[in-house]
This record gives sequence, C-alpha cells and structure tokens, in this order.
Amino acid sequence: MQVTHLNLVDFRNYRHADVSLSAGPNLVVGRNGQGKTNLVESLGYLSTLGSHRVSTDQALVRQGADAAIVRARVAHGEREFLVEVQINRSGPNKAQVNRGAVRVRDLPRYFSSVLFAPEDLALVRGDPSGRRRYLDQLIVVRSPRIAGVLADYERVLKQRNTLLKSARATGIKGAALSTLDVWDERLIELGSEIIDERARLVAALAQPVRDAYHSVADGDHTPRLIRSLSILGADPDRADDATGSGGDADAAGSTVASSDAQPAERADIRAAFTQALADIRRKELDRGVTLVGPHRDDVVFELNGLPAKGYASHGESWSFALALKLGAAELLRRDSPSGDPVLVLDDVFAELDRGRRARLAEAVAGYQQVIITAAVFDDVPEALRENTIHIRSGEVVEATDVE
Ligand SMILES: Nc1ncnc2c1ncn2[C@@H]1O[C@H](COP(=O)(O)OP(=O)(O)OP(=O)(O)O)[C@@H](O)[C@H]1O
Repeated sequence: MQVTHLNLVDFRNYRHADVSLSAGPNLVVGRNGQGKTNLVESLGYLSTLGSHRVSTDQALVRQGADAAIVRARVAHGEREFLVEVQINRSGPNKAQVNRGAVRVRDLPRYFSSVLFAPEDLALVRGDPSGRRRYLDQLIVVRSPRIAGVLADYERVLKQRNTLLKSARATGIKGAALSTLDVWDERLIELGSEIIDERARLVAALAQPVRDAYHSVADGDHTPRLIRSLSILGADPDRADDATGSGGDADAAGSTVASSDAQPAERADIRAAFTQALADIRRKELDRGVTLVGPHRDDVVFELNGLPAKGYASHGESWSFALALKLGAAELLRRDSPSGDPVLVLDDVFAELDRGRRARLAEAVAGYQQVIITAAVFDDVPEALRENTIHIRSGEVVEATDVE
C-alpha cells in the first residue's frame, strides 16, 4: 500500500501541511526540531491509533488549537481510500473513510504502517510492558478481533484485583470466594487465548527477525525470541505490580521457560494457568493482586545465548530493535491482501555506519513505500533520496528555501 497524499491540520507544530508522497522511497529532511518526526508520527497514529512517543493524545494537538486532523489518501493497488482522524483536545476522537463516519478503532483496517524510531531501543533495553505492547499491537493488526480479547482481559484483571484487595482487607469467604472462582474462569479463558496468540506470533516472527538481523548487522550472531511465561513459574516476586496491569520485571534475571517446555495446545495452556492460579492463591490473597497471567509475561530477546538486555552492545541492541520492526513488516507484508505496510524509518541513518546504511537501504528497497526522516541529507544513501521533502518550522518548503 502507499500514501499518495498527506494533509495535516493543527497536528503538533503543523498549522496546515499538504504533502505528496511517491511510491518507493521518500526522504523527509530538515534541521533538528523542525517537524520531521511529527510528520511521520501522524501516519503512525492512523495505523495504530497511538503515538510512538507519548501515551496520551494531548501533545498531538497544536498548542492553542482544539483539534488536530490527519488525512491521508491511501492506495491499495487499484483501490483508493481517504482516511481521516480528528484528534480532539476534549471529547472523543472522530474518524472518516471516504468522507463517511466510521468507528475510530476501524481505521487501522484501511491503513497499515510499521514505524521504527530511536525510541524502539526500549524494546530491547526497556521493561517487559514495551515488549508485550509490541507483540499485542502486531497480533491486533493481523487479527483485529483480538483487540476485544485484550480489552476484556484488562477489565477482568482489574475486577479480580479489586476483589483480591478487598479480600485482603476483610478476609475471603462465602460469596466472595465463589465470585473469585468466576473471575478465575474468565481470566483463564481470555488469558489462555492471549498466551496462545503470542506464542503463534513469536513462532511466526522468529525467521523474519533472524533474516532482518542478518540483513542489517555484521557478524553471524543469531537472535532468538524466547517467551517467559508467569504461569510456568517465572518468579512472581521479581516485580511488584500495584495496579495489576503492569508487572515489569527484569527479564535478564528472570526464570525463562525454555521454548521446548512450553505448553503447545490451548488446553495445555488452560491447565497450566489453572494450576498456577491454584498454587499462588494464598500469595495473591496476601498481596491483593493477580500475580500470574499474560500481563506478567515477557519475551526475552537473546543474542548468541545471552539476553540482549543487559548484555548486547549499543550497536547490537539497535540492530535487534530494527530487526524486530523489519521482521514485523515482513510478516505483515506476507499475509496482507492489501499489499506491503508503509515502512517508516525515523532518524535511523544518523546512528549507522556507512556499511550498515547501505545494507539497510538494500533491505528496504523492495517495499512499496518507505518514508525516511533525517536531519542530514548526506546521511541517507543516494538510492533513498529520489523524492525529498524539505521541512522547516512545521512547513513543507522548496529545497531552495532551506538555508
Ligand atoms: N502540540 C504541539 N504544538 C506545537 N508545537 C509542537 C507540538 N508538539 C511538538 N511541537 C514542536 O515540534 C518540534 C519538534 O518536532 P519533531 O520532533 O518532528 O522534530 P524533528 O524535525 O524530528 O527533529 P530532530 O531532527 O531533532 O529529531 C519542537 O519544536 C516542538 O516544540
């Protein structure tokens, strides 16, 4: 797929911008702080309904404005869609496709992109919550129905935690005990589906991530993705989770269930989950929080037998994070009927040496559309500079206007 035209109104530092984009590579260039990342962030928002930089929408609306609009003309082969979101400072956001109202959450069906940015280093070096988000977002893009399962799990988790908390205060017996059993059943049902979906995704990602790593990095290091499941006894004491929805542990030091020992069938996952909840009930009642389930899981990224987190060099971590995104793009491209996702590389080239720049340019050459941002034109290999868009102070300007 391809974005042929992007129109921004009051988005970040853009009062109004109209940008024509080509098939193949597009380079967005401008000095620091001019609005290059803002521009690609708007495309990321259309496909994920979120920003890769901030967790709430407020910062996306231009200071002093009440609403931002991101409008993109998207071509899937012969078909064209005008996809639009209005991000409101107060009140719910609104969405349109071909000028007709649609539910905001349906927008990603019309536009898919994979964005890699420096912030993605946190996938390798940061907390498990970022890695869970990476997996879950990809699962939802591939099977939109799972968004409902994830939302239901969060809801059940919250309610179960509320019950555990009140039981801690007053003791649990009678009706409260049977209510807990009901929540357990729902937690196991929904949680097993999430664990199963993540397992399938991790298996599907293994080869594309390996290939992507080898295409951008030197040497013969082999990256691996290993799931760490709390229901298999990854020590729940390794992190405290006051809210119940986080549970960020240090994966490098945690118990990692080897992939061979993990339950393969949904029924086996359910059985393991049921057993884990039974084993840990006393502890959960003491702590007033749910200690096992997919909200406490992790996926450990390993390089040559060592966890990347805590062991990999800066360059290796970068290559791993990039490989995770390129691998995700490759997976989407394989099974999407509407063509390749738009690949966005934000500020990547400045970090790479000449050899890696050339290898990355080669690795992305086959994508229907790639959008690259860079502060320095010469950092980007020539093959990716065909269509260059110059940005200055939140405006698209002619090359001659750039001092
Ligand atoms: N909501 C907003 N309203 C107005 N201006 C904003 C808003 N959000 C961000 N900005 C401005 O946008 C600018 C940053 O833009 P952006 O992050 O796209 O820079 P960039 O061109 O990618 O720079 P770099 O090369 O340093 O990464 C900053 O000057 C910031 O103050």
